Amino acid sequence: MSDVIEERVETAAPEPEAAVQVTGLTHRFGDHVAVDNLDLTVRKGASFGLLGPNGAGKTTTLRVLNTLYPPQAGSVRIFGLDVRTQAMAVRRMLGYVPQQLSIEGALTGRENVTWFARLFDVPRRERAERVAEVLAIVELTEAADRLAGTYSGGMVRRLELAQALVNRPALLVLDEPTVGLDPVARDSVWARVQDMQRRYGMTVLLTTHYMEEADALCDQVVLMHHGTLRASGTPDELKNALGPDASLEDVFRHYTGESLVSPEKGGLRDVRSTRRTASRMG
Ligand SMILES: Nc1ncnc2c1ncn2[C@@H]1O[C@H](COP(=O)(O)OP(=O)(O)OP(=O)(O)O)[C@@H](O)[C@H]1O
Repeated sequence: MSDVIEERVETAAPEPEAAVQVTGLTHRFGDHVAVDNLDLTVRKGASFGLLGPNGAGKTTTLRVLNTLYPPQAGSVRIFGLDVRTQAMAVRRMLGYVPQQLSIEGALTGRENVTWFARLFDVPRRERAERVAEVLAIVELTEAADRLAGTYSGGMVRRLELAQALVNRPALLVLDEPTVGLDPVARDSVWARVQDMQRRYGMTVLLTTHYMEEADALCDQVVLMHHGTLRASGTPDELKNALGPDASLEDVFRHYTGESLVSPEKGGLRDVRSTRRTASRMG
């Protein structure tokens, strides 16, 4: 009898709500299909990596998720909220670090983050404290009152993280967060993201070209190519399916027939332009 009751209780428990649920998402630019009937589920608290070469459709997907593009076909839910009909509520749940640099070099670090706090309606009386809190998390307290135009590339990226975190998002979306950074700056950005994830249980969704980064930091990855999903699983599942010594780079080559060029070796148009912008920022 008690078994029956236990079974009933289990059956009655609601499915845990996903952080991101994408079903049949298609996005076209004119005749070009950038995202083609994509299905994705990101569970709450996951560190989820969206991998793919230039033009795979990663940024377009992120832009639909963060409500910049309305979905043309299919559905996208963020913590159960529909991006089409509940866009404002979705935006309040999200922190977004775009691929292009998004800071104002003529303002100080603190002013940049304060501007975001105002955009996201952080209550006026809490603003200064919240801005100071996120600047401390990204270790920019000492540099906070310097012009952001004097920051190094790594500091700029950390400042952008602070901007994205100031509204305490449940979902942090990062488009190539460490591209163009040297390994030390990259590690520092990642340490900050992991710290935030531990402290606040955030879900993190990122795109990256760094295979070792995806391997080390993502507990779930999907590979996209020409707008479609080619493979998904944990990094270990994907590697083990190919063989004992396979790397994530091998997995990528296997499913797409292409190689993910490491930014250090060149070949990524956007990386170079990001770097040029970063060097202009100082
Ligand atoms: N605004 C746009 N107008 C027309 N075509 C676009 C637009 N944005 C993206 N595309 C095209 O859609 C496809 C997917 O682009 P997307 O930027 O989503 O790829 P990605 O995987 O993020 O690549 P990258 O790493 O270069 O950012 C590409 O072929 C791209 O040229």
